[in-house]
Parts: sequence; structure tokens; C-alpha cells
Amino acid sequence: MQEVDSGPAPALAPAAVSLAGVEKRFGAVTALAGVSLAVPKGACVGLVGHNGAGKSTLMNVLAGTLAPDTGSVAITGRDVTAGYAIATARENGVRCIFQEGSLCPNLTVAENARIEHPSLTGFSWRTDAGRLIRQKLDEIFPGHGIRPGAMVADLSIARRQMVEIARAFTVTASPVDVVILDEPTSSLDQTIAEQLLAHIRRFVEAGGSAIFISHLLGEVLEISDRVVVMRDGKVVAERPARDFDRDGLVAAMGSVAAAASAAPAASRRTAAPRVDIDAGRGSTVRLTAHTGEIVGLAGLAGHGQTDALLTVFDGGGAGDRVEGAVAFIAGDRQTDGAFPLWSIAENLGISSLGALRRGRLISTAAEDALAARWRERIGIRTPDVWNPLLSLSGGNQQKVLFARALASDADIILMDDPMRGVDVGTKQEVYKILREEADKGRTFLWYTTEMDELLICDHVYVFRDRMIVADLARADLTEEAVIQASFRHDA
Ligand SMILES: Nc1ncnc2c1ncn2[C@@H]1O[C@H](COP(=O)(O)OP(=O)(O)OP(=O)(O)O)[C@@H](O)[C@H]1O
Repeated sequence: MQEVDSGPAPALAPAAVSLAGVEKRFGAVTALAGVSLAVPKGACVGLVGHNGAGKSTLMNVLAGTLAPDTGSVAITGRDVTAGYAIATARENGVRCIFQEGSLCPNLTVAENARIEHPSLTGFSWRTDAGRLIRQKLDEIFPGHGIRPGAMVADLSIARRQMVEIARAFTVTASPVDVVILDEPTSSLDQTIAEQLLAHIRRFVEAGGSAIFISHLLGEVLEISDRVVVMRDGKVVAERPARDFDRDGLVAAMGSVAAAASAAPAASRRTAAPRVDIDAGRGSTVRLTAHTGEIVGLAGLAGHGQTDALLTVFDGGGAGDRVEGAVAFIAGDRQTDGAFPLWSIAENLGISSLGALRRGRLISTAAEDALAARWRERIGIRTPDVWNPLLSLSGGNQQKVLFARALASDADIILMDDPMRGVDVGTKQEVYKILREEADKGRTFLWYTTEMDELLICDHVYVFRDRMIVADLARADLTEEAVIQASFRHDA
């Protein structure tokens, strides 16, 4: 059913930016099959859709980084299609915060800010750029703790994302009228994400326009005035946000509404744990995980969860125990784990080379069969598994990393918040697969920032200041309990 709900007209004044009849093909893939979209002045438009629906492609067209095959772009009613490019977009006040990040790692925060502001010249450009970015960081993320002189490579992913966001809102020569945010909160923890949402609201209330793409539907409903749903390169629904609820959005995206989370099996703690490590800095609680268990790691981002996973990956220290083969699924595929120039099939099979070997060589047929099986099982959207990994949408790349670990013969699977950027329908599939695999005897250690995901776990360790500060049994697991444990309560 491909119907577009009409809803009330978005605005009488010309839209801040609009697209009409935009089509874009990549070889055999039609990423955009005739999309029209108008973003009113002083409004935030939420954009949702399954992985590969065409959201990022649409944003790239608006940002001037991709030329459409057909269709037009207008800014405040003026057709700007001819020769539309990044510079035109910028001059007309359109800024984009890309999913993949665009900062230069070997430059400082201030130097990265200067790249977007060529008007900052003269001896003091570095100080001026530093001041500009610091002011914006202070405004959006009070208490951010980022120095303008810091090298971007030394910043955590969350801080890099904060700089990226702040930079998009800085103004010198050209205005900021329309800001496009493609999954901007995917590496931010909840407190920082809320600071960003509050800033976007202030920005639109002051007359700015925003396009907000996210797979966190609660976030989209909270921030948006209107929501646009895309499916297979088309807009299939568009309504005021208040006319949607979460299930309605999920249905419009073409997925089934979330079922109750998979039930855990009865206690599995009969035998000795498969993982038993000191989780760091004087934790009194050891981190243990048994055969068949899904163990959650919670707490604010950067409080030692990833390091605990890496300790297990390295086999633990003296007095620790890690029994069985281990696989790691990274949350940040740009720095860990993905081989962008390799094919999807090669990326998927790299942890299963033993099983794929025929004689002394890796069998292409076996690699092909493995990739085809997983393409089917978690819906990796591609016409050909031998296409490069980079031809996939962000969420589909993440699915490949996930499939790689599950296809391997690892007993222990470590997950470093890998489900961000994966659409709601696929998430439900993956949760089911996790439980099935745990029932077959695998052990999962899962760092996640999403409460829905913690609820799938058998028990959850909460980290604070690089220590385990709580071990919550499933029965005690509530959002409040996790939040309370995550924050220090100095009386
Ligand atoms: N450079 C490219 N080469 C080939 N195919 C591409 C390229 N960029 C995008 N595609 C394809 O276009 C389609 C739309 O991708 P797009 O990245 O726009 O999806 P998306 O809705 O942003 O997905 P996600 O939620 O996973 O980020 C996908 O099928 C993708 O594989």
C-alpha cells in the first residue's frame, strides 16, 4: 500500500527548501524513485524509513553532494537546480551533518571549524575559529569539556559528533537556515542527545528549518512538527507528527510493530561461567557470563563498557577466565571492523575462513552461499553480494558486521552498541536471532544505550566511572534503575 496521507498543507509561505520529482539511480539500484519533499520555514521535518529506503541519498541531494538524475531543488521558492552543488547549498543557508562524519582527524577542533568559514582570515584566524566553535559548543552542549585546540583524532566519537553538530550551526559569512541532521544522536548518550534536541527546537522556534533523520522513533516524534516516511525510494506517508504514534510509524515503514521482547530461558547459571573478569578499577563485582546468557552492559557512554568488552576480547588478565572463541561486533564501523573496499561477501566471510576453505583456497561458491544466506536472514538490501560494502546504506553495512560475527563459530559474541542505525523491523529480527543463538549455547555480552535492548538481556551490569556499580536482574530492570545507577549521587 503506497499511499501518501495528505494532512493539512505544510505552510502557505514558500518552503525553506523543497525537492520535486527527484530520482537517483546507482547502477541497478534505484535509491530515489521520484521524491517530492517540502520543508517549511520554522519547522522540523522528521524523516524515517527502513535501512536503504533512500533517506541519506535524499539528504545528499539537498546538501548538493549528489546530483539527482532528474527532479528539481528550490530554496524559498527559487529553482536552484542548475549547477546545484555543495557551495550553492551553503551560500543558501543549507547545512548538513552527515552520518559518517566529515571532520579531518589530523586537525584541531578550531582548524576544522575554519574549513567551513573561509572568511576567517588574518593572524588571528585560529583564535577566532576557536572562539566561534567554543561559543556554539557552549550554547548547544553546556559542560561539553572540548578544547578548541584538541586534535580531533584524540576525541571520542561522541565528542567528534558534538563538534560536527556545533560546526554546522556556526555562522560567519553565510546564514544557517536549513540544517539536515542524519542520525545525529547515534553516538551520543541520552543526556547529550537531549541537549541537541532542545537546541533544534530553539533553532526552529527562531525561524530555522531542520530535517531530522533517525531510527529512534520516539526521538523523531518528540522533535518533529511533521514526519515523512520513506520506503523503497519513495515517500509513502507524510503527516503532522501528532497524528502518528510509534506503531503507526512502524507500520508505515513496512515493518511489523515490535513484539514483546524475547523471553529469557530459565536460570543458566548451573555450570562455571564462560566469562569471568575483573571489570576494572576496583570493581567489587566481577563481570561474569554463562553459556546461553545474554548479558547487558549499561551506563553512560564512555564509562568503561567498551574497555570491558576489549578485555574479554583479549582473553582477560591474570585471574580472569574467558573460555571459547570470541567475536567482536563494533558500533563504529568506520574505525573498527569494516573493509570498505572489499565486497559485502568478503566482509561477511572474513571470520569464517576455516569453514569457507576448500583445500588451500577460499571457495568463492561457499562465500557466495554464506552471504546469500545472511542476506536473506537479516535482509541486507543489495542486488549483488559481490558489490562493495560501501554501496550499502549505513544500516545495511552494520548488518553485515553483525552477520559476520554470527556466521563465525565464536562461542562468545561481544557487541559494542552495534544496533544503532539499524531500522526497527530488522532490530526485531536480530533480537529473535540473538535469543535463538543463546538458546543454542552462545554467550552474548552486549553494550547498548537502548532500554528496549537491555530488556532482552538476562541481567545487566551498569557501569559508572569505569566500574560496575550495579548488577540488575531481569526482574529489577527498569529505566529508572539503570539511570539511578548510572549517575553518582553525592549527597
Ligand atoms: N554510492 C552508492 N553506490 C551504490 N549504491 C548506493 C550508493 N549510495 C546509496 N546506494 C544505495 O541506495 C539505496 C539507498 O541508500 P541510502 O543510504 O539513501 O538509504 P538510507 O535510507 O539512508 O538507509 P540507512 O537507514 O541504512 O542509513 C540503498 O539501496 C543503497 O545501497
